[in-house]
Amino acid sequence: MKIFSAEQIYKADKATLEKQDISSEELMERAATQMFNWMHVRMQGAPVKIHLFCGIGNNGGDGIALARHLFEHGYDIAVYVVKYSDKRSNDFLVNLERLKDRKIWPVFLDDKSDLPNISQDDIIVDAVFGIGLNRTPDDWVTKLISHLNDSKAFILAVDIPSGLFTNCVPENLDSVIKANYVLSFQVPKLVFFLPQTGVFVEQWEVLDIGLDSEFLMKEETEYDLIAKSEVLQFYRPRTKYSHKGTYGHALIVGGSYGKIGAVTLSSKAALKSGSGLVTTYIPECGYQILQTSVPEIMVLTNGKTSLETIDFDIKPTVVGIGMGMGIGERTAKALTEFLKVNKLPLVLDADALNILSKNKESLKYLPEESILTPHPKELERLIGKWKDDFDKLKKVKAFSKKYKTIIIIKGAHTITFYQGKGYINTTGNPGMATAGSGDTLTGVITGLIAQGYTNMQAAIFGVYLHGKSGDLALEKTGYQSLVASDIINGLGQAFIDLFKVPEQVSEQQEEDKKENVK
Ligand SMILES: NC(=O)C1=CN([C@@H]2O[C@H](COP(=O)(O)OP(=O)(O)OC[C@H]3O[C@@H](n4cnc5c(N)ncnc54)[C@H](OP(=O)(O)O)[C@@H]3O)[C@@H](O)[C@H]2O)[C@H](O)CC1
Ligand SMILES: [K+]
Repeated sequence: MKIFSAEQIYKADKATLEKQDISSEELMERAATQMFNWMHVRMQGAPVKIHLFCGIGNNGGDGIALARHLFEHGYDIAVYVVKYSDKRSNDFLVNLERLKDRKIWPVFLDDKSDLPNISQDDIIVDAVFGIGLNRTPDDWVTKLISHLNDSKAFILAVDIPSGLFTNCVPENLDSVIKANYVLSFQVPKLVFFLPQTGVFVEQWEVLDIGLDSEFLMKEETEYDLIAKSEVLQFYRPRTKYSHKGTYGHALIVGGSYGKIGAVTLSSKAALKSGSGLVTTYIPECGYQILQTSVPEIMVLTNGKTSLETIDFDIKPTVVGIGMGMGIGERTAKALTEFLKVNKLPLVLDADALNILSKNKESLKYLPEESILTPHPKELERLIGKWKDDFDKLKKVKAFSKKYKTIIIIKGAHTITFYQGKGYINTTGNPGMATAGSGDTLTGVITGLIAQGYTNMQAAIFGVYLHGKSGDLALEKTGYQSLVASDIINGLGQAFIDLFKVPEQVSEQQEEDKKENVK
């Protein structure tokens, strides 16, 4: 799914109005109807107080139009207009008149108004600001927003939590609504997926308001959201007359005394993600550990307790390197020397990245499209400190462009970055914040490249599979007990899950939905 910027959404609006020959007010009516249906299906007329806080722009207009639908279906509503500006959007005014025609009089709030009473059992609809927010809200609006957050009532945000910008991190986080649920029109917003701003979005869902499909399809975006349908197109089925040679040979390089587990996990993950052969290149101290714990894997050794040279006479398809490798002088030199002569595709993790951070001139030896999988600290060593999430994205983009590398920013929503574009993953969970989880990811990606996926496909698909496997494992382990081995063991189910059809909405449910619109 594409993630549009605010400018692109306004462009999509314009294209839709022209193409479908409808007015902007009709588009607003679609948005309000969709939100009403969403609420009505869940609330079934429940006598819960619904407080609708509406701004004076189109986000506010959406809220006012929703209030009308709720009123007409007998819901107990209170409508507030937050007068943060003297301006009024046209569609807001049209809908305000329609509400007044039905004898509903909103409470107008300004800097002198008392804060309204809200019980924690009530529902708040947040339609104060939408994607048009362009400056920090005034203090009194911030106070109102904090008051709504403190009420403990369930907050349903219209399009985007009020106070969140679409393209930067707010200066004052008290001015942002903490939404329990966001109903976002047509496309999710980038800020839903970044650590500093994503915390304001507990859950989100996209409502289809019928924006022009041709525009949506053609418009190029800076970010894409990656879910099952996006990765399915990469999947390479196995053919009957194939053999293990068809699926490549992954070489996993790393390990040092006390850190053989890291390479063991990567090697096993490469095997379990489908690499035909896997060889692990480790210091001697790891030989028995590897051979005993993963008998399917071949082992080459060098150095006693850490790698001293990286030099092999096998012909692997791809090399995954760095896990548990250490950053000792000899190992660092071995890596640099290896990079100077290497022509194979590379996945670099952990200490390989730490060594490169200290010798940035060696980055020039990386083949194009090498994959770097840093965790936040490793990323900081590579690109320097960042001011906030947007600054981080900017720096990653510049780094990836300069060195022509694919960078995987690991996090709750891992982002794979290449050629100025970010691919945001949707699988995974906090249980995966555990030792060895990253080593496993490197193994999965290396294993996918071995069997013929392009580096970009392997990066995006690998991140997805790794997260999915963690999600499936979670069902058995819970968050605390999920360990990296569970992620490896769940990989098979993650592949199988690709072909599970999502539950279909029954015809009756569809009928009920239509009935509710009437
Ligand atoms: N295609 C769609 O997704 C549709 C979305 N809809 C809804 O429309 C909003 C966006 O509406 P818009 O009117 O553009 O913007 P807002 O409602 O967010 O803001 C209104 C104006 O408020 C001013 N502003 C911005 N920041 C502040 C501030 N801190 N304090 C005071 N005022 C502020 C700004 O105007 P200025 O001229 O004063 O700069 C805003 O324009 C979208 O989110 C959806 O909810 C449509 O209903 C259907 C199509
Ligand atoms: K909002």
